[in-house]
Amino acid sequence: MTRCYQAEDEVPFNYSPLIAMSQLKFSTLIRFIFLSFLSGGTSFLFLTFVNRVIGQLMTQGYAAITQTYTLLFLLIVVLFIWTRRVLALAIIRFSQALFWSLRKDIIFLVLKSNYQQLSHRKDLVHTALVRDINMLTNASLNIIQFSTSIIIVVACLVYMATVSGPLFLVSLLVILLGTGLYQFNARSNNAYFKKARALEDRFMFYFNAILGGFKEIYMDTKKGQRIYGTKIAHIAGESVVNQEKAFVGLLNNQITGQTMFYLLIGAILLYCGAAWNIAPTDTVSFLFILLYVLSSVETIMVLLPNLLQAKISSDRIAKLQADLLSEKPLGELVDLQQVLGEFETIAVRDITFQYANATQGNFEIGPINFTISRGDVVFIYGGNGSGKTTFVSTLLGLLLPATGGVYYNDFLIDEQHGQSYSSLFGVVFSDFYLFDEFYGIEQLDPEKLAYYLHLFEIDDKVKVEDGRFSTTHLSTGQRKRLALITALLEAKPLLVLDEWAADQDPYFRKKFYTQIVPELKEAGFTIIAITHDDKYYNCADMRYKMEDGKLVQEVEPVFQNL
Ligand SMILES: Nc1ncnc2c1ncn2[C@@H]1O[C@H](COP(=O)(O)OP(=O)(O)OP(=O)(O)O)[C@@H](O)[C@H]1O
Repeated sequence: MTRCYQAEDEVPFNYSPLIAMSQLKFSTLIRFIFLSFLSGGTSFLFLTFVNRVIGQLMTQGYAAITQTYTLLFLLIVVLFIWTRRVLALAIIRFSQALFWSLRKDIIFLVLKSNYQQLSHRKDLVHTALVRDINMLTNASLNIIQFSTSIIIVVACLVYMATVSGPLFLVSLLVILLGTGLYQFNARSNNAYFKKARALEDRFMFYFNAILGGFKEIYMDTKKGQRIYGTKIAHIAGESVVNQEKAFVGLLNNQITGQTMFYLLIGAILLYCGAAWNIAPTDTVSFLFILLYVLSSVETIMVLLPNLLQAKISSDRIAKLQADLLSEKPLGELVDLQQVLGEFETIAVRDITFQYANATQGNFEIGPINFTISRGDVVFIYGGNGSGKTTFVSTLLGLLLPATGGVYYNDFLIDEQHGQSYSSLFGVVFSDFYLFDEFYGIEQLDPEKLAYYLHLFEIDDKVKVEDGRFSTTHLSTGQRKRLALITALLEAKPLLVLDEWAADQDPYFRKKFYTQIVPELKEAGFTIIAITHDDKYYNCADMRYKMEDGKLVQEVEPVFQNL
């Protein structure tokens, strides 16, 4: 039924995101430049071929078309098919590599960032994973088409210069004017696209609230309607207006560009040729290439909005990456008990902590002094909002104190050892997450597991199959029992429980305080428990009361009938 669980196919967690990204960029860049030239060159070859044949037809008639032209034509078609295939394959591989590389980057950085860094960036991470990466990947599919079009435009311009100098100069003037206008207008469009991205963040925030609070919304549909009516609908309205402005701006740009082109074509066809005495064959050749340029410019115009949005997404991802990296990196994980000796004491000295959140009244705790020794059972109690969880979070290393320090066996824990220190604790938070597998355990002890499942009276409900719980669809109290069993199997020297017994029935609550806690103490666990169960306060070796951010040791023994 149960078996030793080993992570057999585990990939080492040493993926270095920024190096991987730069390698990806560099190796593909050279290849893409080459492919873009090849692809643009093939299209240009086709254009000059057709132009040459038209020229011959106009001067010599159909007799000019020889077998060499047919062979040349077939060669160009084969070259076209080959370059397109190579190009398509390269794009697909690149975009998929980019997509997964970015996803892995972000997950890696999330796993590497500290709690405080991540806790207020969850929505940003979500939007980056759901929207920005897709935006960037889709744009990467277009990038070669985009660069190929640019190469065609440049090659055509050179060709046009050889056909007719004056016509080329006029065209160049119009193209430069059009590009200038486009750049000028693009700035305001860019601002609209940036705003669209910020609106998307807000949308994601409320969307997550709807999913997270769906039960509450189901119970009272007015809640959902209000979120819809006062938040989602407003964001949608603002977004529609904003996107409309952005896309109308782009459309205006496109229409202006196309109109300028049409005016140029009309001027060349109806006026310039005759006025400047240009041979009709040259005018036709010139216009033919110009029309080709127009189609490439249109491709560029169509792709540009996607690329602009992708640029914003790319900036967002880069900022998120930088934000998650910027704060002090977590040190290497080491076994602190090997480095600083077996756990004897943990002491916090003069620590203070303040939430940097003006809207919440800047709640602060401290200065707090607290010591726990091996084998102690410590209870912390106090009113709601008095700061118990905040204090325990600083003790665990989740929140970094503003002043003071945490000492392990009298060694001050510095940032380098922060994560190694945190991993000394097995924790069941009040808002715990129950993983369906034992991710923190390399070798699962089946006997211990069976024993704990029985001790916590849950062996008739849950089995462990292939290293995972047969189900996690249980009551809250039962799920908490499994979370505690997981923490116990991790065999950390310290156990921290935040209102663990709050969801247990009276019978099991009594069993927990009077049988399980002493047994765990006997087994060598050091326990810190936040509790409101005053009936069982005397089950602790020491009690502390938290009051308005100040921790006071309770010296009077508590006598209660159990
Ligand atoms: N993420 C946060 N950002 C800003 N302020 C916070 C945050 N979490 C908690 N607080 C503030 O800290 C105070 C203490 O919260 P804490 O969770 O430590 O209380 P507690 O004693 O554990 O309460 P309870 O018994 O209800 O669990 C709260 O009143 C709240 O104002």
